[in-house]
Amino acid sequence: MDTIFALATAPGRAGVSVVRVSGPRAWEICRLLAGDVPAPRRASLRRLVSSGVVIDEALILAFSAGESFTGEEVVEFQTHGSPAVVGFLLKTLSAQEGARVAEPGEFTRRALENGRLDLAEVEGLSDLLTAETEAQRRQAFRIFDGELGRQVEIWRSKLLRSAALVESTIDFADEEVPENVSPEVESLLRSLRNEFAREIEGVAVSERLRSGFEVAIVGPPNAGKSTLLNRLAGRDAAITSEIAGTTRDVIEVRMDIDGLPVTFLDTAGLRETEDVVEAIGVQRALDRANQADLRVVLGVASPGLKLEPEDLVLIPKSDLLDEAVENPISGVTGEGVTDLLEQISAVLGKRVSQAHLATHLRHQEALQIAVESLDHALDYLALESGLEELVAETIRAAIRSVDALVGRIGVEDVLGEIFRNFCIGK
Ligand SMILES: Nc1nc2c(ncn2[C@@H]2O[C@H](COP(=O)(O)OP(=O)(O)OP(=O)(O)O)[C@@H](O)[C@H]2O)c(=O)[nH]1
Ligand SMILES: [K+]
Ligand SMILES: [Mg+2]
Repeated sequence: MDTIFALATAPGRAGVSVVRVSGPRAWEICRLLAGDVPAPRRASLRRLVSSGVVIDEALILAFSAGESFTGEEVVEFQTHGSPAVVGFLLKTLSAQEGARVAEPGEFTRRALENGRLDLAEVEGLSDLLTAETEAQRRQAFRIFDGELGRQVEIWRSKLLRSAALVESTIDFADEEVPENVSPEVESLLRSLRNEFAREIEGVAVSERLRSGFEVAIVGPPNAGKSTLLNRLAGRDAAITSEIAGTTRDVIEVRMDIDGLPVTFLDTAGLRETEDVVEAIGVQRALDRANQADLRVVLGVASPGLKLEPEDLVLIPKSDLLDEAVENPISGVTGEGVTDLLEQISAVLGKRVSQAHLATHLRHQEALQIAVESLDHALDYLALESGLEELVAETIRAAIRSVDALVGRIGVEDVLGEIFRNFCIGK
């Protein structure tokens, strides 16, 4: 096993940089550079020396194998955050026998292999490292914190109990008439099946929370869509003009609304048009708006638009109106903008608040297979006698799917996908 090392903090100038070393030679390398290995988990100041030349004065944190992030011997060097210091230290480390630069995510991969993290926790960690908003951080941390793993244990034990109940009738079939366990098994399986189905439903929102919710601004030409987008963005993101049909491409502006990642889409004004290019823009507008998580309609909706009850319909250019209206909006004066943001936050926040544990498509797929297995098991169970073996077997298939959530099996297949987003040093 190689000893791996990498800069764990962002490259470039900084107050402090952390270089992490993990593997069988980590402590030995620390001894060579610093003279000794400080007591584990105690920050200690040392001079790092390379062939008689002082690299830097650094804080050292040592972790013993079994008590580190990776599960291996780990040493972290906290040096002054200069490219020259870090460069010299990395060069010195790469000259050490058995040591090499870590691949992206390799520390975490070792943590997974050594059972320090389960697969879902690794996904949570990946999400945590890329979280930009508060709601994303919260979701990521729950998963990183092992909530899914704990739930899997509960599901697992209920499934095992059902399987054991069914199997008990197989074992005793010849001797005595076993008590009818079907009602208990059926109720256990049915409630689990419904729980899995609810989790599956929640995945779409979790995926959206990770990638960002899309809110499309739509309406007829010249309704003031681009002006509103610019007001929301606080900058001139889109061209505005008094010419109807100004916007053709979909223009995206990413924002943080009360911790929710939201991408506003400014779209072409919706109308019948002879202009070929504008017509393409209108089609794009409809496609993107219909796929968006929420639509903000300025004025009237056009026929091709699929409106949902939660969509927000506003009266544009309210500053030009003589009398007060309901739901006014003006990109010029800013009237209604605060209300609009509050409403968006309320609608999307409500979707997110129904916190689920299954948060990735991978979880959805595993749970989908579990649901199908349980449906089969329930079918066999309903057929009364003789099929106990099949019932037990399908319950075991469900257990395997649930186990896959935390990576008890089939880990290799999904590792590439999960580690794709990791950076070097993690
Ligand atoms: N008084 C007033 N004028 C506005 C408002 N919003 C936009 N305008 C004006 O209306 C015209 C059209 O604005 P845009 O923002 O380009 O409208 P749009 O909906 O993006 O138009 P298209 O991209 O062509 O579909 C411009 O002259 C804007 O200055 C508003 O709230 N009040
Ligand atoms: K316009
Ligand atoms: Mg526009």
